[in-house]
Amino acid sequence: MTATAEVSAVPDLATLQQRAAQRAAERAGGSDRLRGHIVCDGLVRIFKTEGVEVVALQGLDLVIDRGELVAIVGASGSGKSTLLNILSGLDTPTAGIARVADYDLLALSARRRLSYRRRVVGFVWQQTGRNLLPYLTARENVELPMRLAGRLRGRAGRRRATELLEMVGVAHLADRRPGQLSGGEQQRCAVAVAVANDPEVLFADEPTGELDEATGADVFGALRTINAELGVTVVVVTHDHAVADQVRRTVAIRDGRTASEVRRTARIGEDGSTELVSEEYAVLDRTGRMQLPAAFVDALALRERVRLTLEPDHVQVRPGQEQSQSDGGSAE
Ligand SMILES: Nc1ncnc2c1ncn2[C@@H]1O[C@H](COP(=O)(O)OP(=O)(O)OP(=O)(O)O)[C@@H](O)[C@H]1O
Repeated sequence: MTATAEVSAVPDLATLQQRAAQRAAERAGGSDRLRGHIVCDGLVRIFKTEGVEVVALQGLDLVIDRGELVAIVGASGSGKSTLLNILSGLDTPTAGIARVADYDLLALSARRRLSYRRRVVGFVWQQTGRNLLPYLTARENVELPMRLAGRLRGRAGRRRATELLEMVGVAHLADRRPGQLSGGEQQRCAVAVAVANDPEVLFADEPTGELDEATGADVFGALRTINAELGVTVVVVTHDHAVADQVRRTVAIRDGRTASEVRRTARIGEDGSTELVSEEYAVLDRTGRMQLPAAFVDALALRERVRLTLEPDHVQVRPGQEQSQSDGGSAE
């Protein structure tokens, strides 16, 4: 065999990457499962500090479709911020698949990462001071990202800033600086800033965390309007039940994994009124693992092992034998 033939037998990097992606898709149960505007599959993030490893995400699976508005909830330390930092391009995962709008977040060059952060995603942070520059007016804050991206063209840019401020309900405050706005007004302005460059996805980390209920509802209303009017996919991390209860899909994260989700659909009642019906789902990963919702575990004091029975159309979960004898409980 000649040296040339040996060299040409070695696959190039692009081929290797393609094969790796194919294998990952097969492992994940086919490429259908990996279709979505935001896709996380077996996502792992391990932090190492002073020789100690913390597994913040341990194989998280999540698929969000284009145009969805999804709330992510979970106890403190469950991995929500780690997930958001990865999806927003601030942090790099240790392993797994993380893809947003066809950007592979594990393999971004510095240049593509910058363009991803400038053009594809927008963010609203909990701390109002992190979202807005204090010496610029609301309008100037909205115009700034457009200016930096070279998109602010005279009147058109100014008109877009006004439209966005109108959409989030603070156009009448356009000439005020952040210090002259309430916390809720600042956050609504921050939503307008975050979508100034027409991103595909908007991430909001506890955007109503520092606000009272009514003001928080206004900020959430602004996110909802942006989702509906601009078709931007919106992902909100929140502890706020008022927010989590109002979206069609709430995903709960526990110990760095997607644990369960609630889906809500509108149904017309017999009297013609519209009611929101919630259904809770556990997330089944590709190896068949799932987590029971914490409320179910607590309600029947389930622990250590449970009894499973396969019925024709469902699976029964009952307390383990010793437990059911002592507690007298059962679940279905
Ligand atoms: N930079 C880091 N270095 C080391 N450990 C980290 C780092 N960031 C997060 N962690 C750890 O990873 C785990 C998940 O943290 P994360 O901040 O994602 O949780 P969270 O659900 O957002 O919590 P909270 O609601 O309190 O913000 C925690 O155990 C945390 O201590």
